[in-house]
Amino acid sequence: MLWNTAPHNRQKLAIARRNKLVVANWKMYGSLALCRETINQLNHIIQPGADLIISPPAPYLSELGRLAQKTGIHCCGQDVAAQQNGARTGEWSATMLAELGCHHAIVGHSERRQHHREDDLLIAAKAQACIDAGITPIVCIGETLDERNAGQLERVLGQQLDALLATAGWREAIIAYEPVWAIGTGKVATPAIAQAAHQFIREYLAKTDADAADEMMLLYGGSVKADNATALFAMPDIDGGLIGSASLEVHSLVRIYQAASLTSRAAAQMTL
Ligand SMILES: O=C(CO)COP(=O)(O)O
Repeated sequence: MLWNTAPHNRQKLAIARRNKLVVANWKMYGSLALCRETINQLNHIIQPGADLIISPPAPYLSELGRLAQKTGIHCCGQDVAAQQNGARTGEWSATMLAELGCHHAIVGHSERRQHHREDDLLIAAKAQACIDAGITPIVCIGETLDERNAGQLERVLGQQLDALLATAGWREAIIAYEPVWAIGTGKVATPAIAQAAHQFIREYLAKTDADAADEMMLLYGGSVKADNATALFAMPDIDGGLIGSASLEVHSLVRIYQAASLTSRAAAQMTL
């Protein structure tokens, strides 16, 4: 059972090597009613090969974790402090998330980078704090439209990755590629554009450790919807999605999870 895993007793989610993964990032939306509805609608459709993680606002984590017990659905923090405790009003630590049964925390979301001025070094410290507490950081990286248009995509992603690569535990991370121009805009990256960025990320990591790069999960985020999820998840270096607004509509989240499940099965058949 994954709920109430002792923080220092590292027990990773049973995600097989590069299964598909859907992470629902509710941002500062949702309610206790949405926690109940989401678990009720999704708990019967979870299948091997595709995992589902819900990241509600922190006040709902405890209740969501309780509702999700034994369903195969897992909960996740939207952020975490770089320290395990301290006089830091308004923050919470990875140790605390682990105590609640969370196995993951999102770090470095572009909204944290923008509104809270989080930089690559702080984000790397948060990622390492997660790993130290036995949970997996989902580290968000991505370029702005100006950076992309100026031909800076690879420089920006490389710089963001360098900070993570400097941590002892980077191989334990999940990376979410979220182009800032696609977040909340309805302007999804085409599967080809997203795949090219994911391939760049995997090849960049492979320069340090090819085996680790091959195994790491890379998620795409930015205007993923039910009708574009299958094409994105079918790309060879896209291992799933980090879903914002569409994850607040339960029927959309169901369809996005089904897209992950379908593409995971298709990929498994191709490797047989
Ligand atoms: O920021 C995101 C997920 O973390 C993406 O948000 P949207 O899916 O609403 O574009």
